[in-house]
Amino acid sequence: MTNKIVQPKTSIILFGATGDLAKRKLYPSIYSLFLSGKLSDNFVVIGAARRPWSDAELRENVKKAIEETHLSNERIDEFCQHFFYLPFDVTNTESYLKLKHKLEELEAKFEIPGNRIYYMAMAPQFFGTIAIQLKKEGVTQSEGWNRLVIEKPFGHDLPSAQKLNNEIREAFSEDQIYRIDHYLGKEMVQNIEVIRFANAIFEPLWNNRHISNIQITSSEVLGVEDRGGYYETSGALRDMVQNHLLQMVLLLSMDPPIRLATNEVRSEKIKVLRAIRPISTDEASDYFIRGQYAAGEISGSEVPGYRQEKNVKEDSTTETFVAGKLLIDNHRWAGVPFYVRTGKRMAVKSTKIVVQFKDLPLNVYTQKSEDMTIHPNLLVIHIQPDEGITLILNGKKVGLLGETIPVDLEFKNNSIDGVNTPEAYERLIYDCMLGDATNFAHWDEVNLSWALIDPISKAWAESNEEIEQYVSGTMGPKSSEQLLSNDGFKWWALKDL
Ligand SMILES: NC(=O)C1=CN([C@@H]2O[C@H](COP(=O)(O)OP(=O)(O)OC[C@H]3O[C@@H](n4cnc5c(N)ncnc54)[C@H](OP(=O)(O)O)[C@@H]3O)[C@@H](O)[C@H]2O)C=CC1
Ligand SMILES: O=C1O[C@H](COP(=O)(O)O)[C@@H](O)[C@H](O)[C@H]1O
Repeated sequence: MTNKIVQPKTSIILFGATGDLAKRKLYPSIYSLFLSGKLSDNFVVIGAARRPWSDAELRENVKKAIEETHLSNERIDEFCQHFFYLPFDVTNTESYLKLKHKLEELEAKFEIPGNRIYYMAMAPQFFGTIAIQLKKEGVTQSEGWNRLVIEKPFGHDLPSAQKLNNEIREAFSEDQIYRIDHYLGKEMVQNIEVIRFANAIFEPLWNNRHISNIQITSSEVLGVEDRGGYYETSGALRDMVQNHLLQMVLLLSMDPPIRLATNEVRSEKIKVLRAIRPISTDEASDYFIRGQYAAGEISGSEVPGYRQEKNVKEDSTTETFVAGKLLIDNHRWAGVPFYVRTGKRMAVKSTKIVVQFKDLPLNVYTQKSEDMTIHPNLLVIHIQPDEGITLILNGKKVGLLGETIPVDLEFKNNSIDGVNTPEAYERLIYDCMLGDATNFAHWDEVNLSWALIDPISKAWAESNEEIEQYVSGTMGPKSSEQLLSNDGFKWWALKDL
């Protein structure tokens, strides 16, 4: 049986077409969709930004972006013929009227029935203005569907997220809004649900009777690069934990949805999010610790500390590393800590989930000899850069002594080394074209996640304590180890898994 690929006829209006995200992620992803046959001839991309580019200049830049990320440039000229540029100032009414006419003209030419994606690849302070103006100037009054894709960050804290949400909801309904969390587009993040809900061996064990703790690590080798200005207002907690890491916690902990429909999955995620134990400002340090990278060595080269980076204050207290413990107060998870950790300038670029199972109540092998240790069973989900699953069991060590040894059952996806993110965007853009919002964050998720995170940010903002430094190229500050050892656990070394 062959599945016919659906090719939605769509206009994509890309606000921020001259920017970094468009260049590094969006153009390569749209090109991949084109090459894989998911775009028909009936699509256009209108790039909007202030720079006075022409269509030819936009196309040159699109080409360049693709050449930097793709191995081939097959049919590139044909692809670029679908790109048009509109000099645009988001605060200027005239710009929206021009956009409306441009859309009508191009949709007639490319036979697109008014289906429009407005992609906000711009600084977040513009999101609300653009949404409101699109409606006010009648751009959203097309015959087809209109969808708004919102990049992160969705607010800076709960009040700012609520304000932004109110603004965009003036112009778009919740089911027209697609809040991007690119981790939800990653192959192995999407695989979490399959591993859990399509395997008879895991679901019966997926609870506090059999699991002792779950560890989620997303470590990066890169520093803040050119994003010091943004990062100073964000830090690792807002940049990674509030969204990507929490989303992974939800996928690992939610109950099985009654069916794989957007609202059913979202409702299970929201239910479990509501069960996460709130952490007050006073108790924040019992659950979350932070650190900041100091100078060090990575791959044999010296790298500067965070405070020496461009656009970073020399006495900055912004955290570049976070480790935390979340407890879920429901029947399934009571007593099982979910540990999360993320940071920049760490030893490896790696995102992994480790599900650690409980020890057997009685083990005849450890009984036999005091020297004998039994390794706990671990299920490792490799999100990136390698993609796959490892189940670590105990087997018999070859020989006469009847000793045990950890053995791995391993499955590896064939992934393209290190080029995970464009694929994530590719999936999410296509989902949006299809009207499937399952892998986007609903407002209730964003709302509850900020409510959880805000008291921790507040505790850190009010703290007079010096932020703990960690040497670049390590796995973070000492307090991160302490967080787990206090509970009798340790972070599993990523390189050994
Ligand atoms: N870059 C990344 O890796 C990631 C980015 N994001 C998010 O994506 C969004 C965009 O980020 P990024 O591409 O890095 O930002 P950039 O600063 O590189 O790009 C900003 C874009 O906005 C345009 N712009 C600025 N002001 C105006 C204006 N008044 N009217 C019209 N256009 C304007 C700029 O073009 P011009 O100067 O020509 O007007 C440019 O195209 C942000 O929300 C960011 O948080 C999210 C994840 C990763
Ligand atoms: O959203 C973000 O994610 C990246 C890490 O993404 P990954 O796909 O490479 O794991 C992070 O570098 C950035 O600071 C953050 O804004």
